[in-house]
Amino acid sequence: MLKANGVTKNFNSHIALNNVSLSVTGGQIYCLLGANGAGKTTLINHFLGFLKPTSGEVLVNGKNVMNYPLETKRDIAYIPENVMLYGVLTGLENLEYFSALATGRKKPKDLLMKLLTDVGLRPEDAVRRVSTYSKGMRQKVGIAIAMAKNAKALLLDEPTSGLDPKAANEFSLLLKKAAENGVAVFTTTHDLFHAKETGNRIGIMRSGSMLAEFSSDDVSHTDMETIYLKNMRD
Ligand SMILES: Nc1ncnc2c1ncn2[C@@H]1O[C@H](COP(=O)(O)OP(=O)(O)OP(=O)(O)O)[C@@H](O)[C@H]1O
Repeated sequence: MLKANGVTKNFNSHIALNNVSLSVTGGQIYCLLGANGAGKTTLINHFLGFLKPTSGEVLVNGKNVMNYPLETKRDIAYIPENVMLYGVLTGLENLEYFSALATGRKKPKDLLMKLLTDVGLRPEDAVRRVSTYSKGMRQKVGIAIAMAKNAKALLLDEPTSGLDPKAANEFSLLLKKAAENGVAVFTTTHDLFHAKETGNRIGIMRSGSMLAEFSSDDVSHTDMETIYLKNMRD
């Protein structure tokens, strides 16, 4: 569903991505780990079509993002660290607005309310102004927007940073639920524990290069920490 084939991205003389390849199939959760400046957001921006690779190609559902910008955008949903919503609108109104924007069609309110409760928002919270929401609640609305759009792939940039452990755990469960429904999930994180708990596939990136890739079932938490620290060492 999501594929990067030998992607290199140079910003003038700076190599932000160096021949990066990875793939995420429907039903899989891929967690990309890496220190600040590793190139994680740059890679996401390629999937979103915001950046053109210097070389290599980025595919969404088999289509090159550069050649099929509209079709590929239709298949994906992006959830940044801070989900941007209208604070003066309720969660339900935000979902109504953004899902109509994404699909060109207004969905019935009861269906939208069900989507919000499915992602764990209480009905009484769904009709409150978003300006009163916690970060975790805003992210739940972000996931509901992705579900309303019927996105085949979810891209998330450090979604659990700043969430308390309970909210982070709830969020992981939501990602797992999306994957169970066949969605390809690609998320960046600094949190080794979250990556091991949530992902099926884990990648470690440093200075634009993919240093290690493995299945989370093949490693313990301690192994993960060892592999990560070994790859982060100078
Ligand atoms: N538009 C740009 N112009 C020049 N350099 C850039 C640009 N975007 C990113 N970079 C550089 O590319 C490198 C990778 O940045 P990126 O934001 O992808 O890292 P990251 O892994 O997401 O880091 P963080 O964990 O801090 O979010 C950094 O050195 C950054 O300064």
